[in-house]
Amino acid sequence: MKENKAAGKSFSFSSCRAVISSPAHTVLRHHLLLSIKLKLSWSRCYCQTPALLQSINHKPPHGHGINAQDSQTELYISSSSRWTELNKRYQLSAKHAPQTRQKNRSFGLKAPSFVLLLTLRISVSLRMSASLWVWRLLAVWTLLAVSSSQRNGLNAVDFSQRFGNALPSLSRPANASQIFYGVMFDAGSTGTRIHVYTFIQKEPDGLPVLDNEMFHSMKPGLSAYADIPEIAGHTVRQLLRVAKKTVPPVEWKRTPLVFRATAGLRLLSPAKAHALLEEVQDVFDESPFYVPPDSVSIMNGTNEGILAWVTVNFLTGRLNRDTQKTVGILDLGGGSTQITFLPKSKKTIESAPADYIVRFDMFNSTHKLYTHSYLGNGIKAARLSALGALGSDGLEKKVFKTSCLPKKHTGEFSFGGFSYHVSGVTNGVTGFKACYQEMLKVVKGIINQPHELKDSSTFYAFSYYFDHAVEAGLIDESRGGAVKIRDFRKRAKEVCNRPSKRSQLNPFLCMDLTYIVCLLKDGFGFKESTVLQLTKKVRNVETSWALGAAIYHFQKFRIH
Ligand SMILES: Nc1nc2c(ncn2[C@@H]2O[C@H](COP(=O)(O)OP(=O)(O)O)[C@@H](O)[C@H]2O)c(=O)[nH]1
Repeated sequence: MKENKAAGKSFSFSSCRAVISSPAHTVLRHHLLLSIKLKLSWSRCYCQTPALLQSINHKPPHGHGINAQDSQTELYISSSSRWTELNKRYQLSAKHAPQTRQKNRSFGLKAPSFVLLLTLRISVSLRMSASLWVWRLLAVWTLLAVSSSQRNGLNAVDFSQRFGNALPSLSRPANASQIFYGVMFDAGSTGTRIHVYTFIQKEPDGLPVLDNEMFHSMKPGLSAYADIPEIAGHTVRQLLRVAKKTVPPVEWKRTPLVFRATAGLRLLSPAKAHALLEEVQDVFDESPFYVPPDSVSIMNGTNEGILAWVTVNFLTGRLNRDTQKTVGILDLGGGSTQITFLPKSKKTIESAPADYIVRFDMFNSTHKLYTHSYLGNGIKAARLSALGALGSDGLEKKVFKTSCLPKKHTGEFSFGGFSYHVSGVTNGVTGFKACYQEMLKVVKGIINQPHELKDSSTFYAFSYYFDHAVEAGLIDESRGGAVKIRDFRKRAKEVCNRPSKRSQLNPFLCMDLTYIVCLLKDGFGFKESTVLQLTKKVRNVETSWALGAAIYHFQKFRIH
């Protein structure tokens, strides 16, 4: 009891949100068995894990070089070896690890847990019968959890509510389920990322529950190594360390590694792209994981758009049989941009180019999705296009001028392994209007306008839409938020016409914000009043096509 008391002093409820997310019996088991039968000191270490994991999920700052020591990975490794240490110390079986990693979620049930702990303390101090208290606590917990989850609305992650019987609930103990892992590499034009997913499958035919995601990224993208492909292998090998630390060794042989490249490699010559893919394949082949056929490839733009749509609708609990309630997605990468949504009007389907309407089979029914990926319309490729530098290898001394940069600005801009000299127009017109005309050339006649976007519709926007909204001060990085296209326009105008400290930090901010407005309004044809949900993570999981690709891999939904 002495030890419990000492531990209790430093016990923090806020750092224990993870435990709170557990279902009643798991909480009871942890609090009773761990806090009393084991040691509260173990429970303290356990409660620190979510905070560690949260910091690991935080993306590294820009500009990581290939030789830069990857601090995020190091942090992860240290938290993971802490696991190993804890496992050894308390002889916890391997099944505890995934259970505990699941705890990096915040389910928002703070009050019930507080009462639970308080009651537990009282019970322990009054030396009451444990089994009697288990039943009493269960009743208290159930009442409070119900009211709390109602208060918290979507914060409570129980996908089964939304998937009906097709999806097992997290509220059963993890050890009664089949836990499996999937490793997805996203080789984008501006960076390479690894996503290590932990899933729980309880019913053979149901969709799995996503239990946890480990994420890490490295910059620049692999296309920067087009002439030194060995470095691509080195990058992937580095990132694989995250998978080795996350997936228990006993699971390696059946955990698939999948690598998908997007615009960066699509824009390279086939020979250069092939050399990079071969390096990656070699690293995969020498790894201890399962390497399925076709595990390393360039993904087509259609799948990129649809799988991002799957991710967002899965994470927001909308991927159920009533697909009419799904939301559309807008993804803005460095090299390409994607739009995907479920059309509600026949006119949209009839007036769209034939290859923009794609059939998607899920739950034994076929849905028609509008989707397209515009290669060369990512934000960095659009800069090059507007500057007239697309296709130039950047080695020349040529200076590319634009009215979107401050008049006296001279500098360099790098993309895809090339550097370009850029400057403002010293004697010409600068500012929002002039810049808008330049950016218009990048979208006019290129972007198709789906008929129904003129009416209001819900779209989630991420990647550079999110990053630039943060940079422009339109949203908070940790919370994201809803922004009208009009707000983007107003801020673009301010940044372009009244250069401030913000534009000194990023001289391209005027150009990028103007491009976003231009793409949304004159490109896709959205009204200025359209509200976009800007998001980077949903329930602590990255919003990108990668989760959709993992689900697709396991479920074999059909895209045709
Ligand atoms: N947070 C987060 N951002 C991502 C992820 N994947 C891509 N991005 C963002 O997407 C943008 C560039 O995407 P990228 O894949 O390089 O471009 P693409 O090759 O043209 O699709 C950057 O803003 C990235 O930070 C992800 O998994 N998580």
